[in-house]
Amino acid sequence: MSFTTEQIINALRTVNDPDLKKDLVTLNMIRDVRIEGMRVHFTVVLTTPACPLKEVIRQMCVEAIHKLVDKDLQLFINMTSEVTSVRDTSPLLAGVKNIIAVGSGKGGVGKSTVTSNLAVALAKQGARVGLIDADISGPSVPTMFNCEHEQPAMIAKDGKNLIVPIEQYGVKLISIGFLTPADSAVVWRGPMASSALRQFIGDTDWGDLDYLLIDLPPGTSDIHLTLVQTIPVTGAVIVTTPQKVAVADAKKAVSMFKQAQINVPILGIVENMAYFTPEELPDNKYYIFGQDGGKKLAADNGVEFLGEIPLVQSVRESGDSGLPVVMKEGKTSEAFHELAQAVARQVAIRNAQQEKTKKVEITT
Ligand SMILES: Nc1ncnc2c1ncn2[C@@H]1O[C@H](COP(=O)(O)OP(=O)(O)OP(=O)(O)O)[C@@H](O)[C@H]1O
Repeated sequence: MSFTTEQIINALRTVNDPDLKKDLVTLNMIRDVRIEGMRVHFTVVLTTPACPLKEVIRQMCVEAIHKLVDKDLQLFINMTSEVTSVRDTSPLLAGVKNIIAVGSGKGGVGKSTVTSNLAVALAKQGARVGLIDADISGPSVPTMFNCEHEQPAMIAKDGKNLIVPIEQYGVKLISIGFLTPADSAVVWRGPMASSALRQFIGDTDWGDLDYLLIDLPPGTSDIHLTLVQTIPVTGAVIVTTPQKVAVADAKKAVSMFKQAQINVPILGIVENMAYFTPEELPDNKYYIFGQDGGKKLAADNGVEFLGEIPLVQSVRESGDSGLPVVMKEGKTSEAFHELAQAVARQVAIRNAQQEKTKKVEITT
């Protein structure tokens, strides 16, 4: 008995990606189908680097083919991944698939800590990742990545001088901290800070990236406006603690991204310092900032809750020593890895289901 690739593809048309709610063939996730007698080879291209649904999807493919084609076929399924993108074809950041803004309402809620660990976790999961420290007046990325004394090189490309990002822990980084002395008290006027951000976006040699994360200053500022006017942002992640005042400010950040003129999709809310847990008693949880504030904010605004990160001494120590906690083993590291999977998943869902974001046009 002989089989055709058509039969295999038709069977796979009945398998829906559980997140993206469309079938694998329509989503262009099935490639290179090859049949040799009773042996069938094909590749499934998943849309996130460490897809938690990998095994579920593989099993669904096996079941569909065995049920609809022949139960005795031997299947050789190569599971790989390719991050999706709905960017326009603008020459700015042409090789960058997704731009993710990380914001918070209130300062000090751990936005830079979360962004740094998220970037490293995504890179460790196999993605190509960049990080712009857009907190121009309070850059913390150089410290958190232990590269305070690095100075980026310049490179000439297509007649333009570009800044070469510093690479650390698999992440390409740029920060104003690399360009000004660490202890200099530079007071950045709004327009100067905005022009620094434009340089980080337009005059830096980012190359090809799956995710470029932007660590924004807290609140809403010129920088936020500059970002959305310079480049279409794939989506925003909002960091908050469960505390009432932090949640109230995070709500404003959500509203800012959601407002009609800006219209950046919210990928979800992260609750940092969700509870305190002593390192030696990891099962003890103390809700010192209140409980579930971030979860409730997500539910009230109809957006995804991406996960909770505990308040742990080692997170602070790792940040200060420049080795993000996600570089180590343990429960907190796992929490950041789960967060990275959740963010990648929301990017894939957003790309499959929503229109591309438009750059905000300046109106006077
Ligand atoms: N989950 C956590 N557990 C322990 N300490 C944390 C945690 N998250 C952040 N911190 C610590 O809290 C402090 C503030 O964190 P961070 O600088 O990341 O906040 P931020 O919101 O980016 O601040 P800013 O408003 O200045 O931009 C840092 O000392 C950091 O190490």
